Amino acid sequence: MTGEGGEVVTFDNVGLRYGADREILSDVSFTLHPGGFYFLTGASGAGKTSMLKLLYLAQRPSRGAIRMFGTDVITLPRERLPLFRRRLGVVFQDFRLVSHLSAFDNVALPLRVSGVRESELRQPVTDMLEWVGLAHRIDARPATLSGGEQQRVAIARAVIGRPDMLVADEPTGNVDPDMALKLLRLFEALNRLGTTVVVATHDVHLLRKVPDSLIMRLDKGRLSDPTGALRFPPRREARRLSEEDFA
Ligand SMILES: Nc1ncnc2c1ncn2[C@@H]1O[C@H](COP(=O)(O)OP(=O)(O)OP(=O)(O)O)[C@@H](O)[C@H]1O
Repeated sequence: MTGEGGEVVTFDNVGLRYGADREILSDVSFTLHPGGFYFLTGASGAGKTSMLKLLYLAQRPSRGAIRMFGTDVITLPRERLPLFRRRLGVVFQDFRLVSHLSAFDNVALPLRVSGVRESELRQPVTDMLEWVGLAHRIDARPATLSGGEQQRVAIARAVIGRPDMLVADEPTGNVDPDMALKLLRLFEALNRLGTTVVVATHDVHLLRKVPDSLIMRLDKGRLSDPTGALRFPPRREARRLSEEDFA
């Protein structure tokens, strides 16, 4: 499930530049441990989104090494990447739901893509929507949902495949402070079930809301480590999510 030493992800001297421009990320090294709750913070333009793209394998670095679940993902043949992506859940600030599909069908999407039979997906999708508090909105299209409801559908979709790691890029950026806290509680609940969570945010108030979280700070593409995120493994142990967790 993880690397030989149990790590989820290790970055070693990673650098990223887009085209011939200056480096956006420089000398980035860290290890994410199973069961950790990590915040990635930093000013606008510091490189948070770029770093998350490396984490969810949407971008390759210009230099350095990245290992995920014990495998070097940089030299991995492109056709093997989808297998790794299935172990990751991703949540975006702008939700990215499919507008013509219902909440149910949005959450069912990853299961359908991986070939789960229709008769086997109704229950887990319904349980998941219930878990995020949206059982009553199961047939609603995204346009008829509030921002917070859309984000909860997006979170349900990101975790229906029971990922080992959840990566969220400014997930509370488009919701009010009350809903931001509620979303954070969902991430915490997932984390308690064993999923490694990485949340990028520039909202420093959020950082204080998760007591056991570890904070990584980016400053002009370089990483600093105010809570020892890069040195200390978290206290919680990780395990894979199971269906009962959402029943
Ligand atoms: N595809 C791209 N091509 C060229 N430059 C890019 C690209 N994506 C991002 N950048 C540049 O990389 C730098 C870091 O951007 P990034 O979006 O990673 O930062 P961020 O910390 O997430 O910022 P914000 O909080 O404003 O979203 C910025 O200077 C940005 O203009």
